[in-house]
Amino acid sequence: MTRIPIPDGSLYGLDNLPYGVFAPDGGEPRVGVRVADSVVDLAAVLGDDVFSRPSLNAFMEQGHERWVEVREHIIDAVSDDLPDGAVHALDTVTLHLPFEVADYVDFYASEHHASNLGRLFRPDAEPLMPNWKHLPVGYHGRAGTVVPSGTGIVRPSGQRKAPDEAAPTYGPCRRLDIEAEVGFVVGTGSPLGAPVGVDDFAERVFGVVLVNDWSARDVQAWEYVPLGPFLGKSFATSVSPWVVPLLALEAARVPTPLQDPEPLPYLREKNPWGLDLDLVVEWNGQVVSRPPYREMYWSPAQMLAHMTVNGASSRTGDLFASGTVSGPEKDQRGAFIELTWGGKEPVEVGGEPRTFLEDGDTVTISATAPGPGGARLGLGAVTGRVLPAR
Ligand SMILES: O=C(O)/C=C/C(=O)CC(=O)CC(=O)O
Ligand SMILES: [Ca+2]
Ligand SMILES: [Mg+2]
Repeated sequence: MTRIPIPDGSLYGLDNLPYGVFAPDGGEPRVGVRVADSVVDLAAVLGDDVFSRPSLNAFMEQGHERWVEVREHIIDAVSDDLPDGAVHALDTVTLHLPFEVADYVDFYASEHHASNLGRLFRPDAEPLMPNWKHLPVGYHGRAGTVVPSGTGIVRPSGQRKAPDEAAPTYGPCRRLDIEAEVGFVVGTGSPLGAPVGVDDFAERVFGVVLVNDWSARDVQAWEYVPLGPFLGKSFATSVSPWVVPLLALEAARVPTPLQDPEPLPYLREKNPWGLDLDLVVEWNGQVVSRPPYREMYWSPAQMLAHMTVNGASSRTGDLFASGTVSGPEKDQRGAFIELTWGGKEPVEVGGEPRTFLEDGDTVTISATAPGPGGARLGLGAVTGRVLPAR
């Protein structure tokens, strides 16, 4: 039997307990929970087959009451001795995509980011479109290209046309970028025709991941009018391996910024809340930005209510991401197009002036949150390295 040592100040103590899918050396992928630097095999400890599957979906589908119950069981089990075979050192396992992505939606919920991109993409217009403060703007992405952290990102190719070029050309993206985002994973879905109320969010949403919505800015700028992002963003979206349950993030709730004008009734929460997550963006190991999630204008509950207000159904495993997290300060911007102001103001990375991503670059986004009683919780990290175009 083993007792997992949890060092003081661990970001992955009993207050956190994020879920993932891991494969032990030579074994099949199954559901585990992270405790300090170990992974606990939940099927082995709780004896429920729902955890021997290679995704969290079947467990998430069991619903909120069961999530609460399992979390209590895990806390009990991990506070005691566990069978040796149920505990694996984190550095000996392979981490997989934690859930099967049903649908993928990406919002645009940061006022700072939306204003900056408006200025960069539409310099002659108002930075925010007239709809922006009335609804959380979003688009449907490509669920099949959501990949786990660590997957190499092949530089996409496509049509590019700079404003000063007469005609488009085909070739590798010249303005490859990141978007540091927070993703929300739907645990229990809702049927067609039945919108999810804005106050039902915590009942339906299972947890949170970190997202890098890789973006080909040159492809995007040429293709996106009038239907929105398409191939410029669908080539890969990376997610972190650990899904932090919403149940662990109660101490991280903060009121959203004041919304003016007041949104329509279906978007009015009793207590509008966002999350006090501190993101960190590292470019080739160097911190270049610290985006604060608490600055986000639209709350995650408003995103889910809006996403279903037309009667669209939602499903277990739906992923909806916040959109780029940017704060008011320059070193809080969550995309390099903003950080370098369209490539005109390079940042120094490894002693070199840099604008967009080069082949071989690695980007890692990590985050922490307040936990109960002054503790900090880790949300893990999402990382990816750029590979040359094929
Ligand atoms: O304003 C635009 O034309 C473009 C916006 C984006 O690229 C942002 C996006 O995909 C959503 C987000 O991550 O905030
Ligand atoms: Ca995005
Ligand atoms: Mg994408």
